[in-house]
Amino acid sequence: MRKIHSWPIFCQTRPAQYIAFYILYAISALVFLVIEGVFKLQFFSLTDSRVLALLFFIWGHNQIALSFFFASLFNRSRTALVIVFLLVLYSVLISVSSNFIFEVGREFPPWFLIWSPFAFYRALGNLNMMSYSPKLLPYKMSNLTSGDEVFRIMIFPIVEIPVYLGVAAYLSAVLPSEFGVRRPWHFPITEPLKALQRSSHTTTNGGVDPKSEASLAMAAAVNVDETRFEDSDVKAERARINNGQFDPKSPLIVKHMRKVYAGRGGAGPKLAVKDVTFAVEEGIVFGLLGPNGAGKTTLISILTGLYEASTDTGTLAGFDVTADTAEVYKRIGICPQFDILWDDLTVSEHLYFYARLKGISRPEEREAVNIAMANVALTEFANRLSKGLSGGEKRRLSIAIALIGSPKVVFLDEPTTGLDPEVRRLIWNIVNNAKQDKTIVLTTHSMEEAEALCQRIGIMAKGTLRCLANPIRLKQLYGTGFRVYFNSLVDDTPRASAFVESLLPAGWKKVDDFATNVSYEFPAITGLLSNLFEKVEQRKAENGILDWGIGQTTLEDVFVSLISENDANADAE
Ligand SMILES: Nc1ncnc2c1ncn2[C@@H]1O[C@H](COP(=O)(O)OP(=O)(O)OP(=O)(O)O)[C@@H](O)[C@H]1O
Repeated sequence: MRKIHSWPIFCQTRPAQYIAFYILYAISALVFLVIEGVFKLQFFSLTDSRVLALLFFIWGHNQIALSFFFASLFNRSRTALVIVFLLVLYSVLISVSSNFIFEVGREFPPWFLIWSPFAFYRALGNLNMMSYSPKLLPYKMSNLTSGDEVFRIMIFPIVEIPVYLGVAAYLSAVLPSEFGVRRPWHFPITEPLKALQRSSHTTTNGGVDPKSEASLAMAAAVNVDETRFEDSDVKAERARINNGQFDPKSPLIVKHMRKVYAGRGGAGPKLAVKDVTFAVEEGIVFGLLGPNGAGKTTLISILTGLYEASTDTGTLAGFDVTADTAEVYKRIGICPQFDILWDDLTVSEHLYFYARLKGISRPEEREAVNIAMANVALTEFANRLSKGLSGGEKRRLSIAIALIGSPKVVFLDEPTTGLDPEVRRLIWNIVNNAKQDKTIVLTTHSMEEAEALCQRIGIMAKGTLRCLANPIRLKQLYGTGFRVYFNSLVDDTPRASAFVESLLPAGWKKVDDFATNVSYEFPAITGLLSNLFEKVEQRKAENGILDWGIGQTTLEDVFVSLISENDANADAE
């Protein structure tokens, strides 16, 4: 059993796990009882079957609750399994020996019964002895009265069931783990109190607790060193958020988010996200771009409750990302970079599963599933197992999972990586149609995709949000206007470069120099293009140019120039 550390997921998935485990247990207990009945063992044939049924009924519940308790202590399910197996094995051995010491009729120490395997085996020992011993009568239902040892033995495991489950739920919420937001040890008291306070206050910011607003304001003291590579748009965005000049209904508000990782392999702590602050309005696809290691996944993992931030973080659909995770989970959809699907579940079964996880009510779930399938054109595959889907169909199913229940914020992590151009365009259409009443956060390494889908783009590098604007403004700010490129034979490249450079206006920049391909950016100047075109065409052969062209600056050019420049600066930190 895998440890699930996140409290809301614990609460939502454990009842289903509990029932599934109990059904498995009931089947195995029934098989066991039937086999014993077939062999007509005295213990089973003489002991009142209602007593046996009651004992096994209680034992099953107790053992599942106990296994939940142990699973909450260990990160690895295998460790929990081995420990529980050893504990039960030794308990049987100890119980068998203790039955020799404390024969039926002798007082069994009550503290012994606290450990439920001891209690269960003691009860079995008692019933067994009474069915065999010529001096005793087999156990009947009428014997089960207060004062009787079997009765007393049954009480202990019954009382323990809610205790084990309660402790398991508590430990799952407060123990540290790699994933999920850890709750403070006092959360069973403080969270209901906070919820009470919230419901009795009128708030000014989409339901945000004023207390957490105050604490966010305190965190507004920005570390100048951390933010020196931000451009003026990013700084203006921080000021906008600090001053409350944003639509309070914005589904995504990130405030002063910082994340410090403990160092890996002896290295010092790593500041992976540096005071990132922005808000995204409804109906917007927000592109989060950046090179590997920029901090995008960390930022998204904090917003989706997978990692804990090192400071306050902000709100999602009006709920505090760290404090109201249960509410946040109901309002987000996530399409991870790699499809997380079950081979043996059909398309519709996946969607029903996630519909229930998101708390969609039973009468509404069929419609929600149908809409989700229709949105991604998978209706005709409703009953197909996911292992029978192509890569593109699996991706569409993952997107449908993210979109089911119309969440306020959807995170799409590289949704089209590895897909053919046709499927990519299909997915772009899906994303574009889905954005109406929500915010979509898209991470991608494809500038073409960002340009096609995003109304706002933030480019991160080394934990800092470097720029934040719409694609056109980014090109105006960081693109120099036009680009000229050529290729030549290796020996001719210096000559060809010198020739092209002599024709370019002041302010040109070499942006690419790879093998025999060279490209430059240059500012747009009236009349320049026709002159450049004419001269290069006339003299390209004598300067060793095999092929050449002129184009406008793309988002890719912006990305390359911005990141290489700033990363060089940041490296010098
Ligand atoms: N658990 C961790 N412990 C320590 N450092 C980490 C941890 N996870 C990530 N980092 C570091 O934090 C930085 C940001 O990583 P992150 O995964 O957020 O980047 P990213 O922008 O998502 O990169 P990619 O595009 O490659 O997925 C990196 O330098 C990474 O090495």
